[in-house]
Amino acid sequence: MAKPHALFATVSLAGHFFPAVDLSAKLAAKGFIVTVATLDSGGSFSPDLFAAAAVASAAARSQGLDIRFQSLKDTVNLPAAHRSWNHDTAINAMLHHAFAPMEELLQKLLREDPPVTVLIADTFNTWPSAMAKKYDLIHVSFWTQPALVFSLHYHKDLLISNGHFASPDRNRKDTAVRYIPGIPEIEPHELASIYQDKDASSLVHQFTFKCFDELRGADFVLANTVEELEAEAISALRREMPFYAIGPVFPDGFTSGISGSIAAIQDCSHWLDTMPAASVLYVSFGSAFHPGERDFREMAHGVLNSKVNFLWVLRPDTVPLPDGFVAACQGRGMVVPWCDQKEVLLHPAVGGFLTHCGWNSTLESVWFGVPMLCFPLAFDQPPNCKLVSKDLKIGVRLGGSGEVNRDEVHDKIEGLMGGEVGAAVRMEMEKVQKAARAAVALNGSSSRNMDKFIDDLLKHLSEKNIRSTSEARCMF
Ligand SMILES: O=c1ccn([C@@H]2O[C@H](COP(=O)(O)OP(=O)(O)O[C@H]3O[C@H](CO)[C@@H](O)[C@H](O)[C@H]3O)[C@@H](O)[C@H]2O)c(=O)[nH]1
Repeated sequence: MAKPHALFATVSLAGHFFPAVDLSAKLAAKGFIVTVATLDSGGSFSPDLFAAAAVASAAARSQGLDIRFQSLKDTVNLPAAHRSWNHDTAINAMLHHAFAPMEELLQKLLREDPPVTVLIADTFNTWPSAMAKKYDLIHVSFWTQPALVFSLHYHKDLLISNGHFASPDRNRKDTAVRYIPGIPEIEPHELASIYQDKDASSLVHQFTFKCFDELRGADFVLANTVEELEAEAISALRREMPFYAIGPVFPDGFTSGISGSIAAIQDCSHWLDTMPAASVLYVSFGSAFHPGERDFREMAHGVLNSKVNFLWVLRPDTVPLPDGFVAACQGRGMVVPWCDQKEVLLHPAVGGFLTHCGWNSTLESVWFGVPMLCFPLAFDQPPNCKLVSKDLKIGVRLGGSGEVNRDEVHDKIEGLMGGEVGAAVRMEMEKVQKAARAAVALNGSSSRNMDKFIDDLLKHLSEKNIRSTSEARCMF
């Protein structure tokens, strides 16, 4: 059989693009040709992902891996500084304008030798099942968040029928959700943010529901999560569909290459080298969201009032830090527009991570054993925070009781970086870190799931091949 060729349709956000590239590297190492493509829908600060990806592609080729990158035309053309303020524009592009350019690329790839036979698509795409059916491709859906969040979306009808979402009066906020298979209990304020809205008809609702309609047509689901971190949720999903937990997908180090090639990057290693061990709080809210102005100000004052050193990623598209902040942090703080996050988390000077709980940041924190101070902003971040702070106990939630204030920020930073709370969190973090590293080692759960997925996919491909050859024979 010729090398299998997969078209991997991702999303132009660092939090989706990076894991897609890492997974592509793993598939290429198993003998696949992978063409990674995305529509630049303009929702993220890092618009130069593809320029950076070209660097990774060259590195891949030098290692004998066949990964090709295709940037599809930018339908929104937003300047970088406005991107994370325009989520609706980005979602609208993905909802209504993605099929045609992706189909055009697919038609081209179908004429190549070997042609594309597998369509891997980030679950947050609204067209893959229809496209796979039209061109007789195997459809693999790639999920970049925890199984917990997948289950919430998959069982949205249960949230509706139990009055926790889209209720005619108001959503139930008084009782915990206890009926989602594999999820013992989750409070209403810990649901994905779209299920906390009263209005279920916004663009983001339409988009998410359409994505999950498409998901139901997938042949396989690959998830960037770890069985040992969410065993019950994953086994409940496995009863419903071929669901493979294969995370974290990054250990090969491909995304470090990409993140390190982004134009706005700033090297922090020299500064970190001058700091004592575990003394630095790393502050970053990912690539697509930022806290509101008031919360940002309170966090900045809380950080300044604490005694810790800090490294703060202030993307150019976010609200500014308070006046005088940069001057006040001389000697103990550094503010950068973007950094190579994995390199930072790996550095022994870093002892805590103030994060929005984006799933990649969470997995990276686990991988490098850095305790988290959680300030979830939107989408999957509230349930991710629940998983981190309540279930796994590897982080502490900030602002859980409503608005965040500087005293809470100060107290929780000091507790996490130096106090008893921090000691308890570090103990749990060590166990979770070990489990995540073991999962991707030889014979670990994620390695076995990846091998099983490849076997199942190749079997599927060869059965399809035999079927189409015999159908072709019958026609003559
Ligand atoms: O200065 C920086 C800041 C971030 N990163 C990297 O960028 C990625 C950010 O990903 P993530 O932490 O998941 O945050 P978002 O970019 O916000 O990701 C989006 O996608 C994720 C996966 O679906 C979701 O969990 C988030 O809620 C959603 O906002 C990570 O790999 C970071 O290492 C850098 O390399 N340098």
